[in-house]
Amino acid sequence: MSSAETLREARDDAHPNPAETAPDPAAGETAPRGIPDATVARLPVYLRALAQLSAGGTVTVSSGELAEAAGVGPAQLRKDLSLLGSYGTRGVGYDVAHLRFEVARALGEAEEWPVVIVGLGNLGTALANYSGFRSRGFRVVGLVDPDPALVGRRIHGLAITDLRDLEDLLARTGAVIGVVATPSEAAQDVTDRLVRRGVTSILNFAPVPLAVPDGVHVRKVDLGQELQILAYHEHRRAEDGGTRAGPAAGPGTIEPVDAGDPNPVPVPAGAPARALAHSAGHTEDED
Ligand SMILES: NC(=O)c1ccc[n+]([C@@H]2O[C@H](COP(=O)([O-])OP(=O)(O)OC[C@H]3O[C@@H](n4cnc5c(N)ncnc54)[C@H](O)[C@@H]3O)[C@@H](O)[C@H]2O)c1
Repeated sequence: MSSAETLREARDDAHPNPAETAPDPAAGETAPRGIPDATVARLPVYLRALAQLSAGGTVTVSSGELAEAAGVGPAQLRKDLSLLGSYGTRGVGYDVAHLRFEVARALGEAEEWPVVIVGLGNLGTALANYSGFRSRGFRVVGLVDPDPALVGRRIHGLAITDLRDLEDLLARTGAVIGVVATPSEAAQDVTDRLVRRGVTSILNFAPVPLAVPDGVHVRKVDLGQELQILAYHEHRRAEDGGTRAGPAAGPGTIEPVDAGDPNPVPVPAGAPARALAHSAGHTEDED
């Protein structure tokens, strides 16, 4: 049977009401996750179409375009994808890399979120060596750095890729989460490149704010900020107990946190002046 016939048959088996999004037992056999078999039969076709779009550099796709590429009706496609929990964004469409991962996961081909780490210095290497990601459903599929001394080196069997090949790596792996562990001056450029190729979630360690389009999530990690918070509690404890727990000389002038930082560290009232002054000049060296 040709794939067009398979699709037509699958379409005939599907729910009569395209607006309906909940799995319908009356539609016949259902896969273990509650997706009707007729939909499951179409998923490989969607996956193939998405892989082609991704290889061609398409980042977002409308339901109409994807439906055409897959040879199904747009309403059918929307209904199928809604069963996976993917609804797309009005006026934007579907994120190709993310949807590709969702469809692959529904088919049991991808059980973990693919993550790429950019910047394999002290921090990136430590993250790449961390074995705890996998047990939480993340798989590091790419390590990227421009340093020729690092390119080709392996961490847990995964070779470090040259930054020049970032786009190829993203197309090949379908990574949707990017970890930015580059020097701050490189972070925005790296982020732009990640986002252009379908990465929709960024974990940013570089001490700079990142500009990203709507729909892309950025989480900033700042270990210095965490230490400041601990220092604040130490200070409070010392005040309550009447003894100083740390080296700070007591409350003083509180310096504003880095004026250029649009995600400023909340300054706890009464925090030790020294700790805060340190944070105000937050630089890479201090990390
Ligand atoms: N948020 C935190 O808590 C925290 C903690 C430690 C470090 N940091 C920050 O993380 C970043 C990395 O720190 P580190 O100690 O690993 O630095 P590092 O100098 O050891 O490593 C930086 C790596 O980035 C690579 N690099 C340079 N330009 C690049 C580019 N354009 N694209 C990709 N990679 C590039 C370098 O080759 C190097 O391997 C820095 O921005 C640092 O300030 C943040």
